Amino acid sequence: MEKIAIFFGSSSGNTKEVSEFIAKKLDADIFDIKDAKVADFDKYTKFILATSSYGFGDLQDDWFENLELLDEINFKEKTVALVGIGGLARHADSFCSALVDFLPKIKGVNFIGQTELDGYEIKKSSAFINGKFIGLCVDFKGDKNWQTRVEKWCKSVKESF
Ligand SMILES: Cc1cc2nc3c(=O)[nH]c(=O)nc-3n(C[C@H](O)[C@H](O)[C@H](O)COP(=O)(O)O)c2cc1C
Repeated sequence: MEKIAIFFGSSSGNTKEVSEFIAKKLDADIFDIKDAKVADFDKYTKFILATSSYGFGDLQDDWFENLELLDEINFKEKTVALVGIGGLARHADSFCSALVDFLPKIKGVNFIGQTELDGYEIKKSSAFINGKFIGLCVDFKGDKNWQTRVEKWCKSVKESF
């Protein structure tokens, strides 16, 4: 099976840790968006884009600075899943909201990996659309069972990739 590429942005290492965990489960290649080039994307047809949220649901800094890179990628007939890392305790009103910033960049892709709330009590999130998160959302610090959540998601997307 063709490999999946995970592109992540992470300020304090949490999204990196989750991305590495996913990479192990899905045997995926992994890239820090800080150093990523268009050529890195060009080798793949299956992608996971992972970011934490800062400010009030803004993209992690390295993603923010490199988001325009995605305009140069031909996502036609490619498959994409999103992963958001956030903090429910302090940010229940913008939980993983940054994920939504990816949507205009990946129009027309085979979009997979949407998830249920699955016990998370959010107040508001731009990443929660039509009763579902648009990707996997992880409360890294507040959810001691995050690995189980991520593992379950990996199993579910494996079929669709
Ligand atoms: C100043 C600040 C703002 C934050 N804003 C949000 C937010 O709007 N939504 C959210 O879900 N998490 C928010 N968080 C939590 C981070 O996304 C969370 O700590 C995450 O695990 C950081 O991951 P990283 O180390 O990969 O960057 C914020 C954290 C800080 C320090």
